[in-house]
Amino acid sequence: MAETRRRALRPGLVIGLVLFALTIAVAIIAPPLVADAANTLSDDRSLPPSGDAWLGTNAFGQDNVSRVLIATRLTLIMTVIAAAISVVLGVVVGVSIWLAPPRVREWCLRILESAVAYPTLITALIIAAVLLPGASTAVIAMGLAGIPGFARVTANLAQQVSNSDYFVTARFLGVPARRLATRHMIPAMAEPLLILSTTVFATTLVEISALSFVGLGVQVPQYDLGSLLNDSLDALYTQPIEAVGPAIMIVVMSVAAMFVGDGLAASANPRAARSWTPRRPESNPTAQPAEGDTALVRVEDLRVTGARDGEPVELVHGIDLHIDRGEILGIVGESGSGKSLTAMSIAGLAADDLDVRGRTVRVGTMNMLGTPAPAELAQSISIIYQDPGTTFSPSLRMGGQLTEVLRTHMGRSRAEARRIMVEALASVGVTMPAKRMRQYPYELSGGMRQRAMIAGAVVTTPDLMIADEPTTALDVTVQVDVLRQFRRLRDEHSTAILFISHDIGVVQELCDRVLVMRGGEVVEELRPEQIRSREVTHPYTRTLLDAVPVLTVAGQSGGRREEEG
Ligand SMILES: Nc1ncnc2c1ncn2[C@@H]1O[C@H](COP(=O)(O)OP(=O)(O)OP(=O)(O)O)[C@@H](O)[C@H]1O
Repeated sequence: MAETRRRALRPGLVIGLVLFALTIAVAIIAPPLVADAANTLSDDRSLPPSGDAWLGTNAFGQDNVSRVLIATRLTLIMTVIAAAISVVLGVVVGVSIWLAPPRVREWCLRILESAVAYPTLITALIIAAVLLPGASTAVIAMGLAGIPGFARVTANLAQQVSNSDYFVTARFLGVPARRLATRHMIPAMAEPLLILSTTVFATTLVEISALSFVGLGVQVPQYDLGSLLNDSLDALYTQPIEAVGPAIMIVVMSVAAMFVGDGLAASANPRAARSWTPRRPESNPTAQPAEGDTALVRVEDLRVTGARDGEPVELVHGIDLHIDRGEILGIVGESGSGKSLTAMSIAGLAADDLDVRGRTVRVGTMNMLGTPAPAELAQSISIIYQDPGTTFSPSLRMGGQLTEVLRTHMGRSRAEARRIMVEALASVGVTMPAKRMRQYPYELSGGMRQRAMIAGAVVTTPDLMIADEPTTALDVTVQVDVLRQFRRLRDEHSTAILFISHDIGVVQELCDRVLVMRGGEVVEELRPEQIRSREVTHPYTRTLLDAVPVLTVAGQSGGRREEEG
């Protein structure tokens, strides 16, 4: 069952909404109440601020505060309509482009890019100059001028959605274009588009005021905040306070919109607005092993805290572990049990929004709670990540990325590094390794990328290799090759390996010791023979073992699958 995401009201969002509500209240209530003071000519000309007229009066004896309050209504209405034109038509154009045939789409995108390159205000000025100046002209000009920018952003978002599996499937199933747009595309983009709309509101407000300021917007007898600013120009040296009111109101309305936008973004991404700050790394980059401690990796009381809905939550609860040189330690456990967090904390690579603490987190003499020297780190620890799709930079060839550590930290020449890497790629079953080195990551299949990542990790002969579900993307025969590579690395170079897996079968074949994790804790430590003979004590480990598929040959029963090994 899907978990409902709690939308906490962030302080910024509350401030923005309150400011907006006040502005709307002013726009509704003020005009009938202060129309006389704002519009009636009187002899009290250019008065300084006083109890009756807080911002003084203008050259016609009209109260400046009252005029600002009245101008707020027209400014707000114009801005809302213009921003709505930009947003609605921008979304329609952006989505239509992605539903159009590829050639039409390419042309439209190029046209949009040219239009975006032209500043909105200049476009609006041209439109306003062609049409007769006035409030509706300003709205049309700003609304139309804002379309390309919003359409471009929408087209970018639509591109991401159109590449997603659910969209491709819907298209494949023949869902009509309009339904694709309204049911699949727009709802998927609604959140960022809503947030961006508040930015459009703020920029439209400033630019629409600018149009009136230069005389191409609202015309006398109407007035908006921009035209009030224009009026105040004449009295800038004699009555400068006249400019203060409209300026403040424009700032308040823009700030309200930005606060709402920021607040919506923070609510949409709870990690972005946490109410706590993770601890900074310790200053000491080294950690000396205690007397008689020969382990390569020593972890004592490791605790990792993350944020959920802005509140700190402990995710790893005081783990102790060690890995000797040349030892393969397995960690198994259900999804979300904290395996990756533990491994990444040991590598000093936990995400910035996590707080990692511990009595000791040491690899060799490196303090992984501090910031060890990058060269030492790169040579000592290799990591094989779970997802081969995001490990390599899409804009660089494989060769340059794979040989980086060899060249920059291990002093190998370019040619030497390439030769070593080609051999390593071949040894993990990468076909045509020299050619692969010249290719970009997207030209390789997922399995090939995973093998390349494994080759890159093995080739530096690290002290510690962390392999986070390294063989999940590989077929069974390649898994066997890869696991053989791991053993060879351990046997020939005494590399310690931290091997994370869901698959207790693979772990029992490869590892010297296995930790079972659940809910951020180690619940059991086992030797492989204990797993084979099912001498486990914790009920969770038993459930894990029972979950391993059983092969039943006709006429026989029992026998756990053995093909991994
Ligand atoms: N940066 C983060 N902020 C907050 N919570 C996080 C963060 N990273 C991970 N978590 C949470 O910590 C828990 C443990 O995550 P972890 O990635 O270690 O699980 P795992 O055991 O490796 O699972 P899997 O096998 O699915 O990769 C999960 O509930 C996850 O949602």
